[in-house]
Amino acid sequence: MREKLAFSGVGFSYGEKPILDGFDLQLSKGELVSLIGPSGIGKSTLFQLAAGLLQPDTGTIRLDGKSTAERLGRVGYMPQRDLLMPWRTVAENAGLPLEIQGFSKSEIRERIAEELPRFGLAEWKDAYPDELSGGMRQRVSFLRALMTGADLLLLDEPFSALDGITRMEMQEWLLSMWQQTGSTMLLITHDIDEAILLADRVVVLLGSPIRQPVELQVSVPRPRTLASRNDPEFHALRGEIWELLRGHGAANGEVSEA
Ligand SMILES: Nc1ncnc2c1ncn2[C@@H]1O[C@H](COP(=O)(O)OP(=O)(O)OP(=O)(O)O)[C@@H](O)[C@H]1O
Repeated sequence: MREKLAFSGVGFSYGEKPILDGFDLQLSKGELVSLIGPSGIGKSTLFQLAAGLLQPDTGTIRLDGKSTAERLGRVGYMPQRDLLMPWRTVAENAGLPLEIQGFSKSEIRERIAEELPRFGLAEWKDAYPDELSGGMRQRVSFLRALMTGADLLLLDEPFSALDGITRMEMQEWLLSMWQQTGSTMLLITHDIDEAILLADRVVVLLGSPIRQPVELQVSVPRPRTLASRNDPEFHALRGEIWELLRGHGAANGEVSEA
């Protein structure tokens, strides 16, 4: 499979505080990988490095095989909180990246109207964010990330603010979107079940600084549904990840075992 993103021997510190040291991570095109680790270990820092908002002190980060500092704008980012602009409608929020790329108002409306049905938002084109449920807002946020045209999406705990049922619906929805779009996705989560359910691989981040992550392949058959949680492999992985995280902050409730 073709390489999409690669960290090779990456070192990064905030002043005297080392976050990464000789860190390697590869993502193939079309892969969905979960990152899990204790709070404060450096997950968001890793995302900022991947997005080009920060540059490594040592080592290289390649995107599409090119070792370039110019990653900004080439990856889509979906934050924990949706950060939708309250004065813009659904179509105007989702269309923001197209506006920045210089598309005309009518082109944007047409393009967004085509996309809204598969996001379950066809009837909500002209609604404002405060008229939407949490799950709907996250779908608008996801559509906006896709509209950057980037086929690497960084999802930073995208469902953490949602209630349990909506969260489960959104997990199934995300899986179907991933299958339809073929995007490469890197997902931060604090929820062990979510990490396993969604991903091809779970990357467990440990240590200060983080050196080599522990990578666990998830071969639970796809398509996965919530019932996949009963799969014996799922169960074994859940135990393995929990053991890895135990004693690394997980005991403080920073990582949830479902
Ligand atoms: N701009 C900064 N300057 C100095 N230290 C920082 C900065 N940003 C983050 N840190 C520190 O670096 C460490 C890693 O932070 P980061 O936000 O990447 O962790 P995280 O794993 O995403 O945490 P959480 O799970 O709580 O969101 C933390 O100790 C944090 O206090």
